[in-house]
Parts: sequence; structure tokens; C-alpha cells
Amino acid sequence: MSMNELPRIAFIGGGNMATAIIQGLITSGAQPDRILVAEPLKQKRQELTNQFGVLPFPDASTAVCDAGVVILAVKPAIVETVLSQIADTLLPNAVVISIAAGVTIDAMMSLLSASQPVVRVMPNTPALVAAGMSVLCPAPHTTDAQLALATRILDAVGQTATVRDESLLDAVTGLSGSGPAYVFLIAEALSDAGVSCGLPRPLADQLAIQTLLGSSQLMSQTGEHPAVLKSQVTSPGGTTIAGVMTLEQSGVRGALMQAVQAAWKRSQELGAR
Ligand SMILES: NC(=O)C1=CN([C@@H]2O[C@H](COP(=O)(O)OP(=O)(O)OC[C@H]3O[C@@H](n4cnc5c(N)ncnc54)[C@H](OP(=O)(O)O)[C@@H]3O)[C@@H](O)[C@H]2O)C=CC1
Ligand SMILES: O=C(O)[C@@H]1CCC=N1
Repeated sequence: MSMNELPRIAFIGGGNMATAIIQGLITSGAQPDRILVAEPLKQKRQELTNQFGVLPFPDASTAVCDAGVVILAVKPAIVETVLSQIADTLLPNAVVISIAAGVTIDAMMSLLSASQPVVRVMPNTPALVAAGMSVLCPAPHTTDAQLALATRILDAVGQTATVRDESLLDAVTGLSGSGPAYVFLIAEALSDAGVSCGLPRPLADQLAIQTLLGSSQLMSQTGEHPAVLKSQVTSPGGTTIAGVMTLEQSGVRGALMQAVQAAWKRSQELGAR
């Protein structure tokens, strides 16, 4: 299926994640006039239309009436309100994709007809530059073809993986969903460190960002384990092992593990509400 053959896609909510996915779809060749966006804020609707040529709607129920895919990209707390708004106008075969953290398939199904295809997805913001990571979990009654359609949409903005055990999505949220924030925090800290050692800020920013990017590409392209690549940087008695030792002494590994676990638990709490 080429991008031009995708069904009409309605986004409910035109915020950060919706913008990232829309950008990826259009870059991959999707037709802007087959993408509909329901967004209450007039200025945001206008910006999306001006930037991408997508069709703007002030309310969700009109946007979904002839959409084959509906992507729920609103805050978790209002997913159920939106589902109640669209339940009557949704096409029976429209694939409902929710990217909301912690909103379970059961919670969604309680507001939809029992045969409505549903896929829950956890994406991340690098989708904006087609380097996202999205993990999909289909509802048990969703067909392979419907899952393949959802996968195709998310493939446009980066890599995809599928899990069948929905509870794993909380861990996915803690790692790849929230993970970009941890990486940005690390980049900021590395740049600050460079400045503290006398580097001008623009150069420190460039070094921090390119070091993270280059190291990620090296891991991804060689397929080598991070521990092997780390050992290639650490010369015996050299500079790197001195830096690594202070990171170990400050418990950086434990801190990162605790961060992922805290986000995992928060996702479980959101799902239990
Ligand atoms: N940001 C991220 O990194 C990730 C986010 N997610 C999930 O994606 C979802 C969206 O997050 P994000 O894009 O960051 O949030 P945003 O706040 O940027 O986007 C949500 C948008 O929905 C709009 N909205 C509110 N009510 C309605 C409604 N009734 N109908 C249509 N649109 C409405 C909001 O408008 P207004 O501003 O006027 O309220 C806002 O523009 C969340 O559920 C989050 O859990 C998942 C993975 C990663
Ligand atoms: O912080 C959040 O709740 C959302 C979900 C994952 C990333 N952002």
C-alpha cells in the first residue's frame, strides 16, 4: 500500500505528538488533504493547516465521520470524553489508534462498540524527525490487516515494534516514551559541563549533541553491545576511565534505572484511574 492509498486519517488533538506524526506522514508522501485534524484551539488548527495543508476541524465528531483511521492524540485525562463525543459518528471499521499514556484498551472499549478495531500505541517525540520509536499493542479483536495499517502509519515516523501483552506498554512508556526527556537532560548537563571547563556555549552544545548522535548511530549501525563500544573508548589509565569511574561513583546507572521505573509506575497509576 503506498502512502496515497492510506484511508483518511483523523487526528483528535493537534499538539506535540500529533504534529510529529503528521510531519512524518507528509514527509513519507501522504496526501495532506486526506489528513483531518480536530483541535479546539483556532490558532493551532490554523498553524497546522498553514504548515502542512491538512484539513482543520473545531470538533472531533465531524472530523471522524469519513475517516478510516482515527488517532487519539489528546491528554490521557480527556480520551474518554473524546470517545464519548465520537462514538456515534465513528465508522464501524475505523481503526482507533490511541497514543495516550496509561489509557487501557479496556477503558476505551467500554465506550466503543465491541467490534471497533483498536490499537494502543506508545510513540516518542523523535517522530518529528522520522527517528521515533513506537510500540503498538492491538486489542484482541483487531485483525492483522488492521494492525498492519496502524504499523504502516507509525513506520512513517521511525521504527515500530509490537507487543501483545498490554501491561508491557507501561514499561515502554518509562523507557522510550519518556526517554527523550532523559537524553535531553543528559545533553544539557554535558553542555553545562563543557562550559564549566571553559568551552563557549555554542561549541559545548555542538559537542554534546553530536557526541550523543554519533554514539547512538555507532550502536545502531554496528549492532555492537554498548559495553563493547564503551571499552573501545576507555584507554588503560586514560581520561575516559577516570570519567567513567566518577559516573559509577555517583550512581548514574541506578539513577537511570530509577527514572525508567518511576515513569513505568506513573504509567501504571494513570492506567489504574
Ligand atoms: N509528548 C510526548 O512525548 C508523548 C505523548 N504521548 C501522549 O500523547 C498524547 C498527547 O500528548 P502531547 O501531544 O504531548 O499533548 P498536547 O497537549 O501537546 O496535545 C494535546 C492537544 O489536544 C487538544 N485537545 C484538548 N481537548 C480536545 C478535544 N476535545 N478535541 C480535540 N483536541 C483536544 C489540546 O488543545 P488545548 O491545548 O487547547 O487543550 C492539545 O492541542 C498524550 O495522551 C500523551 O500521553 C505519548 C508519547 C509521547
Ligand atoms: O510524560 C508523559 O506522560 C508522556 C507519555 C510519554 C511521554 N510523554
